[in-house]
Amino acid sequence: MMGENFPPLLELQNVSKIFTLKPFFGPEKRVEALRNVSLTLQAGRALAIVGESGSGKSTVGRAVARLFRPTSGRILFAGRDIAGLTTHADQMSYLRMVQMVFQDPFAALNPAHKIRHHLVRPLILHRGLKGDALEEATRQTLVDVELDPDVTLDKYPHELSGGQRQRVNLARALAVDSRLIVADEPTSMLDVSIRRSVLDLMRRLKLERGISFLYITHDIATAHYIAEETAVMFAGQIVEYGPSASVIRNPQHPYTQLLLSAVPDPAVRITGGRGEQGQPFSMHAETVRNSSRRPVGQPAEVASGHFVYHHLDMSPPMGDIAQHA
Ligand SMILES: Nc1ncnc2c1ncn2[C@@H]1O[C@H](COP(=O)(O)OP(=O)(O)OP(=O)(O)O)[C@@H](O)[C@H]1O
Repeated sequence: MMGENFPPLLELQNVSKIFTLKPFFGPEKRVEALRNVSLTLQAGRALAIVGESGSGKSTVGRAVARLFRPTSGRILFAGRDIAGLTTHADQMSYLRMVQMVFQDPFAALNPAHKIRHHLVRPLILHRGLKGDALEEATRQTLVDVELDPDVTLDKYPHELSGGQRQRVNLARALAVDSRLIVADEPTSMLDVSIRRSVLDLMRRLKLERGISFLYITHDIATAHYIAEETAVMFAGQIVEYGPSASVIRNPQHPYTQLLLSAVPDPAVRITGGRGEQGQPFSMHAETVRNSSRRPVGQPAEVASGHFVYHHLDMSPPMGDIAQHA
């Protein structure tokens, strides 16, 4: 999609994921979490995946992290289909190169262990360090995420702030020399005052260390801090994709316009409290959300690299629609 000459670091080709739920009572339910999602991320860049709760954005991240296999489609990392990583060595190597940073910075850290333990383990396991070299690398990893090793190394996770804990999670990804960090709502549990500094750190890691980020967020207004490109998802589908600035300043899909209309910053506010036909906002929102559930066709390029997906006219039956709500 981006027309660059070197192979992308990450490519999703028509990836679909159907979860089958087997309730104790009643019939089996199918949830189409992803529907033909195609995305491209070049090395050293960041792609934001933006959408409301249930849109499928975390499912993209978890599929990339190999937490499950897609139902159909392919995920390529540096040109190689990750479904083909069958040897232990290949899987370990992928786990090292692709790290996840989750919303809850506490959950990913073992409360029984000091910060030193969380960093030393990956450095031994993935880089084979020991002795002075191990100590030096451990300290440097904390410095790289703007934490003071003298103060931080011998603390337990609960002795750090949420922002500091998220920095430790990023440090663990650095410790193993990750090439891609899948950051799923990495700042949404942090105080508003420190969200920006964590995003700034991620941006710096991208620019200075060449680490790529898949930045998953419900907050379209933060996408452009870190991500050159933004993909907007709704009901398991990409509805708009392109350079973040273009998507934010010139949103083409009604759902993207709806997301932006909820952003409090007047600089990125696109519409007011009423829809195009002058309906009250909530009614307009429901109309947009309902029509956005329909399957999409081929994307149309509306500006350089900026694509909007138009919906096909054949709406799925209402029963299917409800599954994406
Ligand atoms: N393991 C699972 N089993 C069954 N359904 C799932 C599973 N994981 C996700 N889903 C469903 O897939 C859809 C997409 O979920 P996903 O978590 O990707 O959305 P999201 O946009 O990341 O939302 P949130 O921000 O709330 O996590 C939802 O309908 C969700 O209920």
